[in-house]
Amino acid sequence: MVSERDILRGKLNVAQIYADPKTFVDKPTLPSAQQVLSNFQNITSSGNVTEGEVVNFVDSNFKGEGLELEAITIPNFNSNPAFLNNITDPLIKAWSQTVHGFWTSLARNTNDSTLCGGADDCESTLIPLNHTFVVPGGRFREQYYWDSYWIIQGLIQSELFDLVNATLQNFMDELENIGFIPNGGRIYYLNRSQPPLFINMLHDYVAATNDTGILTRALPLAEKELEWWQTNRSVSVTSPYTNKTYSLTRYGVTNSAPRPESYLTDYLTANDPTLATPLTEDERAELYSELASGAETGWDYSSRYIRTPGAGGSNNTNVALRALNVKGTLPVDLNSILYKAHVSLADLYNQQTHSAAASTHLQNATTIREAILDLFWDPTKLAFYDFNLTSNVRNDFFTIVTFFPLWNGIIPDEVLKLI
Ligand SMILES: OC[C@H]1O[C@H](O[C@H]2O[C@H](CO)[C@@H](O)[C@H](O)[C@H]2O)[C@H](O)[C@@H](O)[C@@H]1O
Repeated sequence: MVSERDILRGKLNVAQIYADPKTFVDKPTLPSAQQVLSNFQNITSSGNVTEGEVVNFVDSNFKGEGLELEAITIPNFNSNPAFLNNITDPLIKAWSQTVHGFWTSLARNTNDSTLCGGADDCESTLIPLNHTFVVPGGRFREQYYWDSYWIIQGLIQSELFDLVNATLQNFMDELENIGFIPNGGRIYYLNRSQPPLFINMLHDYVAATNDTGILTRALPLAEKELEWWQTNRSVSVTSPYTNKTYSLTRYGVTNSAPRPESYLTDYLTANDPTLATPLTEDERAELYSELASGAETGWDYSSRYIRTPGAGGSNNTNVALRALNVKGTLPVDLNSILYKAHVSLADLYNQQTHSAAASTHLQNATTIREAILDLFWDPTKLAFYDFNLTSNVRNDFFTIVTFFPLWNGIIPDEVLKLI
């Protein structure tokens, strides 16, 4: 059902007041949402609205984007962590020092005093977080799931262990309160997650700090994370190569509308007036689901998920996007990440002398490893490829994902022989 809010968002996006559709959805309302809707009706009821009236309406009914988050000073920031002393090349050292300094402009706290609250209050898309976090920056004002993995690799090198802990605490709060880790810290991301790297972040943090105290809270939540992926994203597949049946994981989001933060781009992909064949309503809904699933992969968007890569050329990428097949693809990277998650979790359980739980996870890892080698590994081309559930064969699109199993410790015999 299309709500009044959807109509308002749609009309304001079509008016293109902001170049980036994310700007508008990141603005909290000034009065209550109900009041905003009624103010909108007042200016649109005559049927004729000028651009100036729309701009005035937005200015007087919405606050600035991003104001609920505040930049913070990182306590005891060490501008010369040990890793810098190991770099001998002066150019690389200067570059690394500069990159290390970026943390000071990317750390954020939720500004509690600006949050919307009770009845008749303003409304916001922000998911408030209790602990400090690091943002990707620019239009990405909030905490993101898989970006945090790469961020944590850097924070560990920079010896900013409290920030790593705080990031993990935020994810644990989300697992506890929401049931999974959403794509990012906005309510419009609540229909999807991102590459499930929480357990690997946790493992890296414990390895770097030996703070095993975190595990009392983290281990049950790590189980919850894996259960979410198993319940919501796993599929059963029988290998055309060995006839064995496995449970593997793919990205797949239930969604039938444009992504609010990319409203106009998604709408135009589905309704492109320059394309000869209009989509039916069901096809549009399915495309919106594929677009959101593509965002869940973290690779929004890559030819590896497109049935006819390159179709439409670079002049009109809508043709290729309409051929997205994310839900029909078993991704090498996702399943390699989950393999490593089981191995890492087993290691953490072993450190806590929970050997039964450790061996369950090692068993799960062994099963995923077998499936990865069966379905994704091409022994003649010596490379890993995604598996296409629609055509029931391995894809032949070579990308960097070929390295994911290797990075995560799955080395095929043919490669071992070459070493
Ligand atoms: O750096 C944050 C993320 O940025 C890209 O994706 C995000 O933007 C999309 C459009 O606004 C949104 O729909 C998606 O859900 C967001 O995650 C990037 O592709 C991601 O890899 C990255 O995590």
